[in-house]
Amino acid sequence: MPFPLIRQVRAYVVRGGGADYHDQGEGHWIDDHIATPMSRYPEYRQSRQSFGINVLGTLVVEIEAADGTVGFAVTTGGEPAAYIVEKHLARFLEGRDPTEIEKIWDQMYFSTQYYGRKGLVVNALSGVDLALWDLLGKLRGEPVYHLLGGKVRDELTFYATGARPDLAQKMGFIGGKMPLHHGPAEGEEGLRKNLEELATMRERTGEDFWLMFDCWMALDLNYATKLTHKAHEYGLKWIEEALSPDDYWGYRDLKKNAPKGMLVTTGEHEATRWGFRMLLEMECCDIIQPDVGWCGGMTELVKISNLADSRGVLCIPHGSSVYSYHFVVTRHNSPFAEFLMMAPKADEVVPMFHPQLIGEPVPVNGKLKLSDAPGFGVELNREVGLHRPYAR
Ligand SMILES: C[C@H](O)[C@H](O)[C@@H](O)[C@@H](O)C(=O)O
Ligand SMILES: [Mg+2]
Repeated sequence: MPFPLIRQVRAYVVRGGGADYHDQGEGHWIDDHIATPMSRYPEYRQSRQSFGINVLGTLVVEIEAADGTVGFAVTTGGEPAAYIVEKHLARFLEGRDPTEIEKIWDQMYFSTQYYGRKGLVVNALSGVDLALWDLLGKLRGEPVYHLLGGKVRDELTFYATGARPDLAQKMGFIGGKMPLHHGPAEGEEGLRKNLEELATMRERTGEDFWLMFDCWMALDLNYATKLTHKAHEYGLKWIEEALSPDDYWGYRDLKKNAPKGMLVTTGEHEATRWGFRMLLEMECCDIIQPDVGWCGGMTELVKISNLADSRGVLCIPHGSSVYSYHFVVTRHNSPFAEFLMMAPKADEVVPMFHPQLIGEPVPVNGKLKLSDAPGFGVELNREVGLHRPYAR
């Protein structure tokens, strides 16, 4: 039986948490002196919001079929992404068959290639692609993980990202990824403070709990190499996104020079099969971490993950709530998932994209069994103040 054609694509913007999870209030761990490439400017060192990490806001994409069924997704992108969706991408979906996911992706990507390829444009494209997968799941009455080939394990296992790995351990997570607080501009004193924080958490969590540093692109090769060797003493499991996403050569050398047994990871700000091919063929990392809301959507994440699988590299998507969970549960080379602790003190489990997703599942004791609800299994909270700036 043919599926109803796509009637309309709508793009909304929302402020305050949600998919733009850096858009938080005062006193949140996620905006407390975290090292970034901007940390070399003292005025931008304390707060990432001071240099605009939350400037975009959340993009909500809705795709409505002729029979009234609506698929939706959320990602980071805000008003400029809404413009791209309504003014450029919508033309490749409206009036089309929702099963033409590959052709629609190809037309969205190559029609924007002259100004896109990565970043905001591919965030917008990813949001449309995820909404299309949600619509298709709802039309078929199946969860997205069925459309991806089905579960390879009964439940998901999570590590937690946040300022309190010691509390994450008590909540049942398999590991804790800590934000790095001091970059090269703070010299040896900053390096010492970084290591002191790691030593404290190692002391509190014992020998076997995974501890990782997330460096959010803040370091240079020399500092990152030194940090890996000094952190090795405390059993650091991986060093994440130490360098600029464009410094493939630096990652190649960091991976070569890091202590044996320590993993080098990156990819959350990389996009498309071509970007990840570069990371893989230059042997930049041991784990790739694409964000499904930023790398090209589910259609592209499948291609990216297969490249990694062919080289024995794990694909552990950057935390993106249900959008990554439905993927991870279907892939052997994604044996665990990331959960971002969005409670301001990282002391309790709260939904990642709150308040935008109704029914958003969260790990219990570090584990999660996905329901078989259609699509991504969540509904849009229409009370969050949806604004459609480019309504047609
Ligand atoms: C904790 C990190 O600084 C980022 O805020 C986080 O979003 C990302 O890098 C992650 O891997 O979760
Ligand atoms: Mg990261």
